[in-house]
Amino acid sequence: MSDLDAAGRTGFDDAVSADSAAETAELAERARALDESDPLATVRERFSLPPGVVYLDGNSLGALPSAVPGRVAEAISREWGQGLIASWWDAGWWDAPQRVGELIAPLLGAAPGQVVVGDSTSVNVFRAVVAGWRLARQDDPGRTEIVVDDTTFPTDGYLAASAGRLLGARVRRAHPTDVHAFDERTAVALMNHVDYRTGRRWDLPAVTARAQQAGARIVWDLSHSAGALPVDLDRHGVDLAVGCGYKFLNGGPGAPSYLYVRSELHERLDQPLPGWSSHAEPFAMEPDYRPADGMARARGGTPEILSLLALEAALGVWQGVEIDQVRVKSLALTGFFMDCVAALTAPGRFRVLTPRDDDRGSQVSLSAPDAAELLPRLARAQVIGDHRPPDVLRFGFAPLYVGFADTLRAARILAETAGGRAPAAG
Ligand SMILES: Cc1ncc(COP(=O)(O)O)c(C=O)c1O
Ligand SMILES: Nc1c(O)cccc1C(=O)C[C@H](N)C(=O)O
Repeated sequence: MSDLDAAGRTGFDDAVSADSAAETAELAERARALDESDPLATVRERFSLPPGVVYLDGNSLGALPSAVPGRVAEAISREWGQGLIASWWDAGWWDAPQRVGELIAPLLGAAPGQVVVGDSTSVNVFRAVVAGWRLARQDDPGRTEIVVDDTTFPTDGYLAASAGRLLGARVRRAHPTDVHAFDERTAVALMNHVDYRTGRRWDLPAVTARAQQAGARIVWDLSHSAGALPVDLDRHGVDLAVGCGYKFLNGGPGAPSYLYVRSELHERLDQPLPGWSSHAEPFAMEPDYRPADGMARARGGTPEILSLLALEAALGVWQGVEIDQVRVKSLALTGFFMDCVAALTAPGRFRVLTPRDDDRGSQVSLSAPDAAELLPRLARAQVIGDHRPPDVLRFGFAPLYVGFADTLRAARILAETAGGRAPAAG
């Protein structure tokens, strides 16, 4: 497997025509100019990435922010080791779910007091769907359906189905663009902002408005959008939202997820997993449940402190970074990658599943029958993407640590791995 040599050439360069060499030089010049004018270029220094690797899987597991290891080590040795149980108060552990929520809120376009962090995304999907169902049925007990995005990441579909069985609700699948998706039967709708497979971004304001006009509550899964593009939950009047802490938020493997509930709904919020830490007076140990005020009522059991503190430290990389700048760079990176793939690979070698216009998140998905075989070959050449069955190669572009030269390099290695401009064998 060849890689770039010291002069930045691949073996593939020798095999291509003079035309393609000129095209490659032009792409290299574009990459250089884009990197030079990138206002986020220095943010990469806040991450620890292995040298030589082009990491295009931050939409699955974000890279390691350099501040995290020291913070976790300190939490273990000083706060846990020395402070012992007093650290729940002295080190601020007890309040971590809300405190970390306040750090995520600006990335979601949420005013303070509406985000709590804890449990996995799957658990919070269940919590949000059942809470949304109960809110809708407080207003109209005749509503009988949960509607789920038919392109959803599987876990959302599984959990909605299970919630449906528990609640006696019918679960119906609908496409995010279906203008007839919601009606007087719909209690709650669960939608993904960005499709995990294709990278398509759905129209959050329009779908939210359609669901609410039908009298339903809406839950958004923001796993593939938050941290990569503006979400503006408050502005669009979203009811509830959830998302992963370990993708574009870089919280680390298994990082806890976040749950957003619009503040006007807090008083009526009746969540289905009301653990003791969501009680009005957790340490009174009362036999009967009384919900806490505000977002504390969306908490569950004992918070996962080490993971929460890792996520909190990871969120430090956003210091001085505006989500609008991130969006501009994300569109430029993904657009540039699509241009590079079009210029460097044989026509028809890959089908681009991700929209060319701005209806996309921060990934590019390519389909090819041999996607599964290409992936490990790319990894051996230090380009890390992922494969989703049956035939999708996904490349995630995390604007905080991916640059344009990286992007060109990944496309050149992809082209070489896939046989360059020559038609695919077999
Ligand atoms: C859109 C979406 N929702 C939910 C999840 C699952 O979250 P978790 O496995 O952390 O519960 C993922 C990824 O695994 C995802 O891509
Ligand atoms: N959560 C993951 C894991 O524990 C291992 C590998 C991948 C993941 C993922 O997050 C998958 C991801 N949600 C996806 O978009 O496919």
